[in-house]
This record gives sequence, C-alpha cells and structure tokens, in this order.
Amino acid sequence: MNIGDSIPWINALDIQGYVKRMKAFRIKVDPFLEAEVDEHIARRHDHLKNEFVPKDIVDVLLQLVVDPNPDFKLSRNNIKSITLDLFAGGVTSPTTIIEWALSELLKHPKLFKKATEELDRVIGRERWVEEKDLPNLPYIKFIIYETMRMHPGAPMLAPHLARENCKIHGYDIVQGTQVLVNMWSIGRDPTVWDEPNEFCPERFLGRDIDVKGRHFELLPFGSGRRMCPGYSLGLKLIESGLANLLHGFT
Ligand code: HEM
Repeated sequence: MNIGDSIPWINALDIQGYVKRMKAFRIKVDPFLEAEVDEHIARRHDHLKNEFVPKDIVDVLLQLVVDPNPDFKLSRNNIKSITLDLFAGGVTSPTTIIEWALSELLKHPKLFKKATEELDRVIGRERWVEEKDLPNLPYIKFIIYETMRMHPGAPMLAPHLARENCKIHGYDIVQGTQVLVNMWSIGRDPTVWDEPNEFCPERFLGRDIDVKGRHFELLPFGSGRRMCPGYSLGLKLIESGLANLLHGFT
C-alpha cells in the first residue's frame, strides 16, 4: 500500500519510493509499448486495401482510435496503459498464486502426493495437462482456492469509492470515502473459516463456494461490476500452470 494514498499531505514525500520506482519503470517499459503500438499500426496500414481483421487486443484498441463515431475516444497513452494493465494482471497475478501454491505444497508433502495422484489417475504419465482436462481436476482447483484464501494476490483488492452515503456494520460511510476490502483478513477470519491458518484444500470438498464474486468469504477477484474481468483466464492460467508443474517435476 502507498501510505500517501491514505494520508494525502504525506504523498508528495513519496516516503516508500513508489513514485520514483514507477517513473524508473516507465522509462524501461515505454519503448517496448511504443514499439508494439507502432508495429500494430504498420500492420494495419499494410492491410488497408483489404479488410483488416483484428488479431489481438492492441488491434482492437487501435480500431477504437480510428473509429469515426466512437462511444469514447482512446489515446495512444490509453492503449499503452491498458496493454500494460493486461500484462500486470495476466502475468504477475497468476505467477504469484502459483508460487504460493508451490510453497504450501512443499510444506505439506501429503497434499503434494494427493495432487500428483489425481494427475496420474486423470491424465496418466504419457502427456501434459491441457485446458480441457481442468474440470476433471477438482483437487488442483481446491489447492488453488485454498491458496487464494490464505495468500490473495490482491490482499486489499483494488481501492473503491463510496458513490453515496451508506452504513456498513453500523459504521457511517460518507459519499466519496475510499473503501478497501481486506480480503486477507476475511480469508483468515476464524468466525468464517475453521482453523483459518491451516492450509487445507479439503475444506472445499462438498461446499458450494467458488471465486466468482458470489461468495463473500472468498473474493480473490473482487465482486460486482469492478470485479476482475480476467478471472476466468487467470484461473485457467493458474490451474494449467500449477497442474503441469506438479505433473512434470518432483
Ligand atoms: C490470478 C489472477 C488474478 C487475480 C488474483 C486478480 C485479481 C484482481 C482483483 C482483486 C481486482 C480488483 C477487483 C475489485 O477491486 O473488486 C482485479 C482487477 C482487474 N484485473 Fe485481475 N486478477 C487476476 C488476473 C487477471 C488477468 C488474467 C487479467 C487480464 C488479462 C486481469 C485484469 C484486470 C483488470 C483490467 C482489472 C481492473 C478492473 C476494473 O477496475 O474495472 N486480471 N484483478
């Protein structure tokens, strides 16, 4: 967390050095994003005589730039920012969860064995795990749910803003207040979870809980209209990444 977000007069001091690091990162990553956008524009021009068929998200975003009657206008900076957002969401979040899952499994060899037994039974030793196999690997899914309960990728989700005055648990929340949902402490709350500090994927067995934002005790992707739009892709990346690592290595 950036302390300056909560105590605005401290913000200018940048005491954690986030703004400095962000600016350094921008200098590093901007040439890459510029090159991507240029390359896509060039490819678009090459196809100008034939009908251009967008191949990826940058093509789609560029379409919005040239659209004569857009619902909203995108700038080059917007395209670069959205692309960077997708990299951050699509790469760092899933890999963090996979690392936590591996860390827990290394501490719990019995669970590790149970996971590899499921893989041997469902997939066999002759091939890798594919996307179509994922619905048949419930134990892998429970490991991931349990990992996200104890180690949510975004422990405070993203900051939200109260659009109107409201009351939560007897507290008055004034319109315009920044609201943070502490997913980390909900995931460790003993009134919600039995033995919350124990890593136990079996707790999900036979329970109707998923991570789609419907069960407020487990919201690693948030909930409602600002919920993570990449949750389905994110889950598949984690499930297939973890399953293949467990399947291929000891
Ligand atoms: C395991 C992986 C992921 C986790 C744990 C995760 C988690 C989250 C969380 C907690 C939020 C904020 C939700 C809220 O405050 O209510 C969020 C927002 C977002 N996520 Fe993800 N995410 C993951 C994967 C992805 C992927 C794969 C993408 C895209 C390729 C993505 C793109 C986004 C974007 C664009 C937002 C902002 C949405 C908005 O503000 O309206 N995420 N994510």
